[in-house]
Amino acid sequence: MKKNIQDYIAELNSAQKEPTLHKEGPMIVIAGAGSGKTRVLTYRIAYLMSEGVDAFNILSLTFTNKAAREMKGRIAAIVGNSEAKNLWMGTFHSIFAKILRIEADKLGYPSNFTIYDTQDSQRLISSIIKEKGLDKDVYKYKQVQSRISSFKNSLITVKAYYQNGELQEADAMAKRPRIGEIYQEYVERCFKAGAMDFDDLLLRTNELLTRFPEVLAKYQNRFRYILVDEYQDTNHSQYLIVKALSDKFQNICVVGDDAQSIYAFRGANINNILNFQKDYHGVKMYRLEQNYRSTKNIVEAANSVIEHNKTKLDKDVWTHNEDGGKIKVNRLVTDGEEGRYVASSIFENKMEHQLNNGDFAILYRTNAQSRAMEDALRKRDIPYRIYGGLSFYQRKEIKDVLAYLRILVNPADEEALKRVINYPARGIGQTTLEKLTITANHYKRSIFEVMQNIQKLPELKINSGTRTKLDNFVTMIQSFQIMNQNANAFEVAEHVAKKTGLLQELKKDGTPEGVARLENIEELLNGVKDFVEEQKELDGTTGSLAEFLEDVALATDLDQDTGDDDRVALMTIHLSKGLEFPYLYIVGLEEDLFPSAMSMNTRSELEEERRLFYVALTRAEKQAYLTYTQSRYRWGKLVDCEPSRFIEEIDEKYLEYLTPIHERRYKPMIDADIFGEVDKSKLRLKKPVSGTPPKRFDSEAASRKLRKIKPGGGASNTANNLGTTLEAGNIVEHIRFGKGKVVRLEGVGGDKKAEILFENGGLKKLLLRFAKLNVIG
Ligand SMILES: Nc1ncnc2c1ncn2[C@@H]1O[C@H](COP(=O)(O)OP(=O)(O)OP(=O)(O)O)[C@@H](O)[C@H]1O
Ligand SMILES: [Mg+2]
Repeated sequence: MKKNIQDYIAELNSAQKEPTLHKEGPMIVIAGAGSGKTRVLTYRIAYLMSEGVDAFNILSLTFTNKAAREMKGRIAAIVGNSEAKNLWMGTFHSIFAKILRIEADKLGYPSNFTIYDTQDSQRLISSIIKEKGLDKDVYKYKQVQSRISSFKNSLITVKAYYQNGELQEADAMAKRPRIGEIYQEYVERCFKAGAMDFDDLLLRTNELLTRFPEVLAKYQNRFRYILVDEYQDTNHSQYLIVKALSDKFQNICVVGDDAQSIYAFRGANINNILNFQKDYHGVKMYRLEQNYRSTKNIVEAANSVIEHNKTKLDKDVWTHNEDGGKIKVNRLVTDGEEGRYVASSIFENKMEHQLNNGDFAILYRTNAQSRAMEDALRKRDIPYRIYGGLSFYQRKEIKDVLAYLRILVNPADEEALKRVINYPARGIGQTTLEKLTITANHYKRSIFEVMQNIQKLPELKINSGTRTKLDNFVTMIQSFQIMNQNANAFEVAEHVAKKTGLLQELKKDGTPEGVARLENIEELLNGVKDFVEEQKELDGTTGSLAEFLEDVALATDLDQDTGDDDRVALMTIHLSKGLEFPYLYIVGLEEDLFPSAMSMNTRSELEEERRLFYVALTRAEKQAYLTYTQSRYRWGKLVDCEPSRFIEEIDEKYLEYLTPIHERRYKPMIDADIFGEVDKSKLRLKKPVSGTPPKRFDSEAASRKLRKIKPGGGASNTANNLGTTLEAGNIVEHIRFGKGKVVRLEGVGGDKKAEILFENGGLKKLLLRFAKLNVIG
């Protein structure tokens, strides 16, 4: 028998039922991880609909589009697909891009505006820096881009920037007094190109809602119920949009966890959640305490870590779930070994508990850490999938095809045009492009318009040969546009890939990389085809190319997960928010890596790192593993590592050390002046938990020792004549593995090997010819 809404509500505990059934007026659910916030939000929407609220009147904002799709799927299962289809559900960016398309003309934008991704923005900023003759080592384009982005997220327009002495002074102090100028030029160029960057999608929405009261009224009336998941990570711009839209009916429901606010570095403002009660009138606050996701050990371990944060709301999180295994902590020598350990542990768990690859996730602080994990998983033939990093749509060949599609939809798109005007090579050189750009800027027109009117612009001084090439390009794009009026998105995309010569170019290449790129383009075309089919099923249309491009521009990496293949998930902790995995490995738990060296200057930065660790640990359902290494290559140098303070902050009773934790020395980073009052007990170094702590291995000293040894013999204990002197029982020191005892020797001459048991627990067989060993006893 089909379940109805009452059956679903009956599955909730009483604390969850209340917010789910809340009628009118502002409400907030503040609760710890895994307590059912997202579930409450989902059921609440279904409940509202079952009470007769029209799906058209509900707006729901999520952290990823994938989360939105999943939620919609669940709601559809309860209320039926035809009803659920009309819900507006998605990320802030995707929802407001939709609204901006409808209202674009009010802001002077075409409705087919392009969305610039971060790479497009950075390229444009980089050209502006160059055009202005600024020093690119001072004006680093990535830093300038993130500065401009932070202005936009705080709604500081160019005009506001110029009225703000403090900001200008800060930039002048940072030796970048011309930031304002770059900002202004960047905004003008985006506007001229009919392009909005990610931040514009929020900034322009705010502009729309403040400048046009009738537009505000229209959407206020439409969205009578507004629901926001992960509210703790909204930024100022998002906050204002939600505030404006909910102002009339005040039916605003937000859920979040201040302990999981992890995007301050991108402008998220934890105060949005802390001040919610002040911002609205008569707010009803709900709290959930029971965690359904994780074992007792995990829940309590996570609680014991977050306790160390000062800025937080008090919460009780507990669970009825079983105790589960203790959290396993392991120390490895290098990141290579760390990868091998994780891979073999996954393998063993799979065998022992009959699990799927999809039951496992590996989380890390930085993308670069994925490589060691990948290598080890590949060697073990364990399928995996990396989220984040270079996503499919960021690949060069894909961006090339998309650039052509973008131009045909919006010929003013400057970044797309620059990308492919001479790719594949058609003899349009850099000088020509520069002339076109200067003229376009002068007339405040797009480059494409200049190209269309070249015969009227003799001052351009472009020779007739080049002019023909430019004309051919314009004609080609126009022919695509004509085709686009009748054919569906797939037909157009396929035609473009062929006619532009992109496919030929890659076929000509013939290298394995070329073949892989060709396959990627094929995959992209498959994607367009799927989109066309899906659209047909949804609303009978075939979906326009413009719609497809918007989907792509706003696709986050998680969105490509179709969930139909069974793989271990690898991702940064930031990306793992809201997700859950039965078996979880958090790797690289070392001081300076996690917490990151860049986030330890103030208490608030350190607290954000701790929240990040809390997010990581609370993704685990059944079993969590924490690993750290003794040395790791960072910026090309092998550095000594110390275990992260976060391991130590977990109450010991929830941990099982697979290797004894080695002595740690915190850097003197806890500064009373910065942090205010300091809890001295937190500064105390804890004793190692079990076993004798191995002496910290000083690789510098060891290599100094080794350097003293002349090659080709000399000292009796060198690596070079070890074969003759070394015997079982000797104590040796290795530059990376530390101290160890020779267990036995085997082989003769150049093949002679020593089996050594190192203090850190590893048993290794080393070929003496190559082993950098120092005999010390
Ligand atoms: N009453 C319940 N009965 C059974 N399972 C539940 C119940 N409430 C929530 N769950 C399950 O517990 C898990 C965590 O729920 P959910 O993801 O909604 O928590 P959350 O508070 O949103 O977590 P996070 O803070 O990590 O986003 C999910 O698998 C969910 O289906
Ligand atoms: Mg959630």
